[in-house]
Amino acid sequence: MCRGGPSADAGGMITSAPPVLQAHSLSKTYDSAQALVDAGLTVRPSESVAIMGPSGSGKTTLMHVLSGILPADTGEVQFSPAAGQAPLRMSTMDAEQRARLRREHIGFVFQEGLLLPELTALENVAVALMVSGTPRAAAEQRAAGWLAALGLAGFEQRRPGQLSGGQAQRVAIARAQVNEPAVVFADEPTGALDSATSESVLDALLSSTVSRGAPLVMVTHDESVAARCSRLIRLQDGRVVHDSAEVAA
Ligand SMILES: Nc1ncnc2c1ncn2[C@@H]1O[C@H](COP(=O)(O)OP(=O)(O)OP(=O)(O)O)[C@@H](O)[C@H]1O
Repeated sequence: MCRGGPSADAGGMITSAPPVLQAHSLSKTYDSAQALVDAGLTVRPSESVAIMGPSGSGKTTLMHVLSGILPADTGEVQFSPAAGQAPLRMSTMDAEQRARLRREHIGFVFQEGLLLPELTALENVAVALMVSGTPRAAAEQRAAGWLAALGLAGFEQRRPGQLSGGQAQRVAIARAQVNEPAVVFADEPTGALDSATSESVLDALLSSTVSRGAPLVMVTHDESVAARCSRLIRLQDGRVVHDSAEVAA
């Protein structure tokens, strides 16, 4: 189901809460490739936004610019880590400030979980808190809570090589959520999984993000994955050519 307009909160209530992300006039050129052209997007709490488009249309670049991995050439991304706080303008931040912002307020899930192979599932999740200064014992306690919430109680001491693809991706989701980031970005999070596993991993990703009020912004090539999101954005040649929220407004 694609719902447009104001986002629905965890209880399905319609809200017009202030945006978490507000981006406008974004452009990005690599050498001669124009990856983004005057792109913009506003993302509100509890939305799940699917970004689709042909290969090379700029999906990954848009996600990287929205999350501060890459600076835009022009335009602005305003990010509100907490309700009521003045938005931060990414164009005013240097690479180190953007990296800190990502560490503290943004979660990522990639197609391949990118877990550290020598660490246990518990350590892989806890490390996301420890890099921001949380002591190990407290970090591991919270990590264990997130693993249990994602159906992985009993798997804490396994290393990634001892987990199935779906279990490893749940660990990656727990790692992305453990510091309760203001927004979660996912790049083809189920792209490497079979369809049944993909469905349950997607359930876990959607419920663990949207139920705590954070938006999920997800790049996908899969229409059935996009159909589970509350909103669909389509890119073509670096431009946003369709936004289901605008169509519905
Ligand atoms: N690091 C880079 N250096 C040069 N060109 C790049 C770089 N990254 C992306 N591009 C180019 O920018 C354009 C957009 O790429 P991007 O990866 O954002 O598209 P995409 O929609 O995510 O593609 P795909 O679905 O294939 O992953 C493409 O023309 C691509 O070749």
